Amino acid sequence: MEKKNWSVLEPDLKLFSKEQILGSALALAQEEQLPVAVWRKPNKTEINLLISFSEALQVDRYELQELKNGFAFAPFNFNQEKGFFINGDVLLSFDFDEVVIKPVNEASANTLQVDSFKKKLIDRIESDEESPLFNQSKNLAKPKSSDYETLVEKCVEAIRDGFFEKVVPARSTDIDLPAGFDLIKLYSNLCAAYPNAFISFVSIPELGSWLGATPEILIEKEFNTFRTHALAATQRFNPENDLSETAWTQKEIEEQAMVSRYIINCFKKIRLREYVEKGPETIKAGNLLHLKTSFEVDVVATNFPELPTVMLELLHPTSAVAGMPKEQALSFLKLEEQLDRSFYAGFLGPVNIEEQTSLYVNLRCMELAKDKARLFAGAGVTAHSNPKKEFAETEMKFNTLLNILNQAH
Ligand SMILES: C=C(O[C@@H]1C=C(C(=O)O)C=C[C@H]1O)C(=O)O
Repeated sequence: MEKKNWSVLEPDLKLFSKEQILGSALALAQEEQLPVAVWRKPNKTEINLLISFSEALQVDRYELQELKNGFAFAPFNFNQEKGFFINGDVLLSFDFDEVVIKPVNEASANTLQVDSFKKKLIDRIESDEESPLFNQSKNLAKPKSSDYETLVEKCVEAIRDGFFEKVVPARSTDIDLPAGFDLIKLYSNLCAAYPNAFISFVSIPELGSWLGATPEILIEKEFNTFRTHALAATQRFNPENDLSETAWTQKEIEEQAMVSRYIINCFKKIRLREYVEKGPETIKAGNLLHLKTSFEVDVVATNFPELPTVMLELLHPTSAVAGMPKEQALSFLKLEEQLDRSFYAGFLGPVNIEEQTSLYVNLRCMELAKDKARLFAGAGVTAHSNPKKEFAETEMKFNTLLNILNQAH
């Protein structure tokens, strides 16, 4: 068989804009009820769109070394609920004016399938038909009502009573999508506004559609390097202040230190001593600042190829989204939070794509439904939390998407 050079520019697609191609690929996936994921990694310009020609798989575990090339999408309650895996068939990548369409796995490529998809896509773009880019028939489940500040007060009481050290209560808010809502425009604006976030759109027919701009990596494996971060503590970014001179309160320092401690405890459990720790340092995520410590391990030098799979199981959900100790915080949330987190604070990302796996915590995200969207946000509560401040923090987190959404129509 003649080997195709997939990296050449697609001549048939040169006539169209990136937005037209992205929009038509999503419309096509929607019409044919195919699972699809779009992502742009932090500090990269390339946008990727992965389509599967079969239903998304439902999984209890992500065996990262064994999974094919695809995209993982797991709920917050991954221990009780199934995760999804979109087995990738076709990958479209967009980088500046270059568009490449290729099989996700070049070695076992079904060239006919890719060519037929490309043909359909070109027909779809040329037909210039308007059609929905995500499932519009889905309605949002009725939200449970709860008062966030009262919840935070309960959290503080439970901490003072010694039940746990930290807990991360969350809440949701429903909004009407603006008239003329344009998903592709919103996606591009998010990419432009948040260069160091992971910008994602995932649509799985039986599940729904989610959009997000998360600052938080859960685990990453790039060639031989395994990476994870402890991200926590939040304050508003002030352009007049130098990032390196940001002051943090004792409460914020402790809150982030607990996340780091949690990661180190996971390493201890598996007797891994050879890791490199850097930080904490202040990082900017959109309109917010957080504290971040990063951890790196060489999986070859430590002879630990299954480390990403093992750490994924130990880490999720981290104390940045659940609390510490984890089990106590989780049982409290189950009882008191009155929120179906669904895929919020779950994890998502490409698996084994070009020898890299990058799973992010699904934060600063929303579920899209017919004319509406549900946004989610939480805040880390410790013994020194102030309910009004934690409420304001969740509002600031909603604004990561809302500020851009209000421009994109
Ligand atoms: C829980 C969220 O964010 C997490 C909690 C943070 C905090 O408590 O300060 C900061 C960053 C994230 O790790 C969210 O965005 O909903």
